[in-house]
Amino acid sequence: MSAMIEIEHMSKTFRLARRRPGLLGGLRSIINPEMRTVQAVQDISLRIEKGEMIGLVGPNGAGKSTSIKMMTGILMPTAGSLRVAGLVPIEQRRELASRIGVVFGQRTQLWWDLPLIDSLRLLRHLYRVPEERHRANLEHLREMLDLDEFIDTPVRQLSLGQRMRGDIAAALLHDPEMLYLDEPTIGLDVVAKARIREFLLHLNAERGTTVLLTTHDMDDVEMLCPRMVIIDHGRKLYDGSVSAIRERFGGERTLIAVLDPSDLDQLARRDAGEVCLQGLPVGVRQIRAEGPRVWLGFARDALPAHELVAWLGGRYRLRDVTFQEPEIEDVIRRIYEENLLLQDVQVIA
Ligand SMILES: Nc1ncnc2c1ncn2[C@@H]1O[C@H](COP(=O)(O)OP(=O)(O)OP(=O)(O)O)[C@@H](O)[C@H]1O
Repeated sequence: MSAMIEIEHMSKTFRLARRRPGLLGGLRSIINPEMRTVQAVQDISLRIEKGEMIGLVGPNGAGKSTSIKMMTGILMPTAGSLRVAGLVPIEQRRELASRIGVVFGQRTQLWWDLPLIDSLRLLRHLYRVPEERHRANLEHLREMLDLDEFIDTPVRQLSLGQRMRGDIAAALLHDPEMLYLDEPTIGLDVVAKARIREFLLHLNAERGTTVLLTTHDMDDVEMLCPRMVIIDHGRKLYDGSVSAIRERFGGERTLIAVLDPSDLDQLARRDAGEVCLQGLPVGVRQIRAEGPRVWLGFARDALPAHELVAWLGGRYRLRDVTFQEPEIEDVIRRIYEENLLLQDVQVIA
């Protein structure tokens, strides 16, 4: 495999003037500024192969946008080195621009007052795309992103989801090998999110475009990204698969058993009248019960799921059994809260 992005020990520090309170303080801050530094990105190393689809996840202020800005040549790293498509972003910004596409969910590169189609045509000149290639790409993107129903509408009148589809088309008109998406599904409804995700999967599978997206929506990551990088306070906390992180930090799984109603009379009851399963295997606890439905929590390494089902089946007549994995949001929150560090987790890169 060959690398699309190679980052080694990349850091970014911002120096800011600390503002003193009050009018006099404000004046003193101008004459004699007291500086403070913000370490936005700290010693991040990362290699992304061509054709990968990778999610960059982290709480507000973690350093995601700063990292993307360095990868696109907008910001210069304070330390470390990086190459994107073999280029040094800050030094070869113009050349890089023809090889990458960038979409910021909160901003648009489309002209606000023009119909979408005009922006998409103007961008041909900005990116210097040959006419024939532009025509073919535009036709393909119109179809894939279903742009025709609103392509003649001024951008300011588009819904957020329509605007995002327009922005994604705009970022892809010049056939970039690499697409960065900063919060591509922010503020979108379920249908609009699904549409964007479907398109990105198609783009990655059909054209082999490398995709790096930042998101707060873990569904984006679960549905799109085999690999996820978590950063917090500018540092890389985790680099691996979503399933591995669930295995490692997922805590309890839940089994929901539906008992045969005729068995209920013979079971012990809790104060609230809930049925109470007694003598549960070690590592299994009853979370709650509602009529014949009982929720059991069990540690992943306490016993295999099939053994718990067999244990229940040997004592009760089971009508149904389902499992619930812990929500990935909860798992990630735990990692932030407990500040679990990279050396504690399984790393694949
Ligand atoms: N131009 C700047 N000048 C000074 N500080 C900055 C600048 N840009 C970012 N920062 C600081 O760097 C840190 C990382 O910010 P960044 O925008 O990269 O986070 P983020 O992970 O993208 O957050 P969010 O999810 O809220 O967008 C924050 O503390 C932020 O205040």
